Amino acid sequence: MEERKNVIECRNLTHYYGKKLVYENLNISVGEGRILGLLGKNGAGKSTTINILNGFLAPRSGRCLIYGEDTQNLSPATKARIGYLIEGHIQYSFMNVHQIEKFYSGFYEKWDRDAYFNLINRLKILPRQKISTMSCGQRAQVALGLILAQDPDLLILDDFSLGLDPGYRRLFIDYLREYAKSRGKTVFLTSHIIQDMERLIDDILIMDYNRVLYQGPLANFQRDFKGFFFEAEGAFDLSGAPEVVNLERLNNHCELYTYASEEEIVALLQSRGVGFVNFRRENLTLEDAFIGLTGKY
Ligand SMILES: Nc1ncnc2c1ncn2[C@@H]1O[C@H](COP(=O)(O)OP(=O)(O)OP(=O)(O)O)[C@@H](O)[C@H]1O
Repeated sequence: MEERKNVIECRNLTHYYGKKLVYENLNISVGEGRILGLLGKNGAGKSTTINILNGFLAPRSGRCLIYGEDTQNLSPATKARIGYLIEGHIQYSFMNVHQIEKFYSGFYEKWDRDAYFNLINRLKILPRQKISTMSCGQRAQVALGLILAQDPDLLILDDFSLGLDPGYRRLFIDYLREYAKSRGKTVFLTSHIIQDMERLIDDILIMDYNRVLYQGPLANFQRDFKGFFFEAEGAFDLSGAPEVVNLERLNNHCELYTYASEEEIVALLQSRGVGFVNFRRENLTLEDAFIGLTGKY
């Protein structure tokens, strides 16, 4: 069987800021044509990873390869295959959408102006309106349009949904997925808006402080990670039980998060003498599962 090529391959990445550990021995791979979402709480290390990927930051140890080249030393040909969206930032915002398209097109060999204008034409803006006078969401769409027109093979999008309203986010996500899938693009992105990820990504990487909590196909995570809710009176102790990923308790209401089966959890509760009622498996949205896995705070 032919093995799918990895576009991004990070091996044993370790990073500290001074003495503060961000993570140790992090491994990430992103297969060609896949859309991977990196999710984590504030401060988990997402921007650090993006900065290592785009070569701004050298990891303390380990290596990060894109198309087989070290991100600290990418050749111009490989750089040209990568489009970065860093917080929707646009320079030259005194230009309007036509002027900026013309300006950028001069720098790129494979410029695809249709990809830009297909997106831009959906914005409710005046024909000659300057980018500086547009709303935050509109500016983010212009930044994205300029990246899509570059026709990169790999897109790296940092916190792309920052400040976008639900309508713009939906437009962006559906447009991006269709663009990436129809052209076989690889995408690495971060976002805090977890419910958006459900319709966009193929693979999920969930980071917590200093460690990876999950890495794999989104469908597998949604199939395997479960929440069992029940009511219980009095104190009980499930410490040391490997089945329990997280237990949240508020008065009698208990939420137990696990990769184990219902039978295994019922057997565990019984073996620990927990008197429980109203036991049920809860249907988890991706956001519920994320919070169940990472904890509420
Ligand atoms: N230049 C720096 N110097 C010192 N510590 C830093 C620096 N940059 C980031 N950190 C710390 O490293 C950790 C990871 O930060 P990072 O910005 O990568 O997190 P993040 O997951 O992107 O967070 P957020 O979701 O809030 O954007 C945080 O604890 C942060 O305080």
